[in-house]
Amino acid sequence: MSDTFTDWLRKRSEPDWTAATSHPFTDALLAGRLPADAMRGYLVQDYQFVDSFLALLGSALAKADRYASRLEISNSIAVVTSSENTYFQRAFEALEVSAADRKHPRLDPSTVEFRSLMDDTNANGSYPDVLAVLVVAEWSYLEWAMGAPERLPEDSIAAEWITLHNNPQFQRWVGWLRGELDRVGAELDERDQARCLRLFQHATRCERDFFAAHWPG
Ligand SMILES: Cc1ncc(C[n+]2csc(CCO)c2C)c(N)n1
Repeated sequence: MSDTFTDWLRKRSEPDWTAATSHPFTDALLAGRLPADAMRGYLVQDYQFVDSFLALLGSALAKADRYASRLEISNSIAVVTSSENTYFQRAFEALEVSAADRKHPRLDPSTVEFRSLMDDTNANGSYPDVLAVLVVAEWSYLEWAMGAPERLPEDSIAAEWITLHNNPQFQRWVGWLRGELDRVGAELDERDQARCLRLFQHATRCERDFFAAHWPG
């Protein structure tokens, strides 16, 4: 069977892709043995990531070439701003994150780099460019979360973070997103495909660095 555009992007992003989707951080999270300090630090930084991510979804919404695509993207925006947002608020309560760290934590270099990539792509990228960065952020999360054991961690903060990223609705969304990039990517000339690849590779490196920054091992 011939590879799709997103299969090609992923293969060309090794070894970072595999490092980002089977990281010691996610292995420990799935096994219920991630130290609370690591989870707290990670979620504090991730919350700062989510704002730029949401803006990037808005960029995809604006740049999409058809109404049906805008409907799919707006559905996903609703998820990020509802269930995902309430998760962070509950997790911050449970992990006793201070008001200052919820609002204006000192940003880790890995957060700064990922935000710059999303903000630059938002400002300057085409629809396929924006999709390339979104696909990495969503597909890589689906991939590690699909490795969940049957018995989830007893800690509800960990368990919920896993199910947010492997539930059937999320699987469907990632499938749609990949199919969308496969569709618009097939129309691109070689130069523009190479641009998507560079963004995909950069985003994959950012995912890997983000976990590494919060892994105490
Ligand atoms: C560093 C980092 N990369 C990707 C995600 C994944 N993610 C971001 S927002 C969202 C909801 C989209 O529907 C998902 C799955 C993350 N949380 N943190």
